[in-house]
Amino acid sequence: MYQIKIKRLPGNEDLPTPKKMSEYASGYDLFASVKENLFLQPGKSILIPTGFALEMPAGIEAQVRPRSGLALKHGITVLNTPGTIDADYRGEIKIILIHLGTEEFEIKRGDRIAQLVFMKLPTVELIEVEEINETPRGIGGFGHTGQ
Ligand SMILES: O=c1ccn([C@H]2C[C@H](O)[C@@H](COP(=O)(O)OP(=O)(O)OP(=O)(O)O)O2)c(=O)[nH]1
Ligand SMILES: [Mg+2]
Repeated sequence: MYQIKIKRLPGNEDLPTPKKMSEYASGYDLFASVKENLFLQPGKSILIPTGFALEMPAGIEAQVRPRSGLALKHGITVLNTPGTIDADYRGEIKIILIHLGTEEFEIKRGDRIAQLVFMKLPTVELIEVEEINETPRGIGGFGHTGQ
């Protein structure tokens, strides 16, 4: 169990704390902290604030992921999915949404527009070398094994 601190930023007293919608949900839904309703046009992207900041222990990251319902029904997804929230980031969590659908999409204050998933990171050391070992796959990739 990791304890993660979440701070409500000023002006967001009306928003719910990011929340899991079922007991074992992977993600905490994030709410749009827009001041007034926005209309996202097809093909456009937008940066949406969430009204919260995090303090996570070293070795944990948070990922900003799309909600599948918005993707399926409206073509709304997270442009940089999964967005990376670094453990040492203290700014507001923001969401880069992109509209891949066909109809204008309205975003209202408090809409659940993405979800935050916490992940454990391995501790690694990157070592630069001259040679890396051989494998049966070698440099084959990008469809090398066929359809
Ligand atoms: O969807 C996102 C992605 C990032 N961030 C914040 C938290 C993260 O720690 C910081 C930097 O993100 P990232 O490393 O992906 O962006 P960068 O372009 O490399 O910026 P930087 O040079 O600040 O690391 O921006 C968000 O709020 N939402
Ligand atoms: Mg970065």
